[in-house]
Amino acid sequence: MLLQGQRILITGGSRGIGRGAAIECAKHGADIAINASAPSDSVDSLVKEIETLGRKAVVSIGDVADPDSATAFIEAAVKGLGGVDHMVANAGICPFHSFLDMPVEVVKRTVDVNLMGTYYMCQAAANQMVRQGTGGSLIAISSISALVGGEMQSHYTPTKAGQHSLMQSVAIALGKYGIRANSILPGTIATDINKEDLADPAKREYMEGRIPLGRLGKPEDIGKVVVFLASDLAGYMTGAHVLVDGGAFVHLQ
Ligand SMILES: NC(=O)C1=CN([C@@H]2O[C@H](COP(=O)(O)OP(=O)(O)OC[C@H]3O[C@@H](n4cnc5c(N)ncnc54)[C@H](O)[C@@H]3O)[C@@H](O)[C@H]2O)C=CC1
Ligand SMILES: C[C@H](O)[C@@H]1OC(=O)[C@H](O)[C@@H]1O
Repeated sequence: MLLQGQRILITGGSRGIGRGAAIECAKHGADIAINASAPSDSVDSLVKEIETLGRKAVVSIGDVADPDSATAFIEAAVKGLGGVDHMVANAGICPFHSFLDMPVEVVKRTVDVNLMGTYYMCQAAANQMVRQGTGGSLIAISSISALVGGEMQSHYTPTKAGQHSLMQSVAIALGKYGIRANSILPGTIATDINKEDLADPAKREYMEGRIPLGRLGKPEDIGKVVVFLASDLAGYMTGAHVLVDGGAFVHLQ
């Protein structure tokens, strides 16, 4: 048990990588607060799964692009779990679209959810951790796309680079409070975000062919690294990024 009694908040936690992180953290003894954009069966089933693991689960409904959702999420976690030890800024969108005709509202929404949502949530969590005076950590679910481009991702990749940069700056700002800030850079993980894109057999084959470990990632592959970064095993890591991509980034030829 690496996270016994730790209180971990996860945005967009009901599905995909967020859900995988919630379950892996609960398996390691953490209590979990989930932010979700709307009530759903998947939120309800996740709460049951966490409780079956013997841990507490709290839900806060809100759009991460709205700064008030961050305040509400922290309040719900303090009320339901007694405080905040870690924030996993995971909620994100990637509406694939070509660059030359990118609608301005798609760019703005992607920046608001992915980057601003991370900013608001991490700032609110850090303020709570400073009030508690017991340290903690922030973990942004950035992407391999912080380091490389994508033809249909000109609106998305800058938000992932932005999350990575944000963690570097807040690592400096928060070190004096014992609060660490790191980012995880997943490669291609099979979730709803890319279901449609990877439904094209040629695209899927190309993406899989780039991965030396021979398969797309699973949410738990990322959840396990969230456990590590939140735990004392990573107690001297801050301002760092961890690429979790099955080797895709280094595979030039
Ligand atoms: N799946 C992949 O290959 C990769 C995903 N990522 C990142 O991982 C994060 C999670 O994505 P996945 O689990 O893959 O996708 P997903 O679509 O399964 O999950 C995204 C979650 O974010 C939530 N969400 C979206 N907009 C929201 C909003 N405005 N407010 C609150 N919640 C919101 C969704 O409801 C959902 O629960 C994203 O930030 C994504 O950019 C990074 C690298 C690779
Ligand atoms: C949504 C993409 O399939 C996925 O997200 C990322 O951040 C990477 O670009 C992956 O390919």
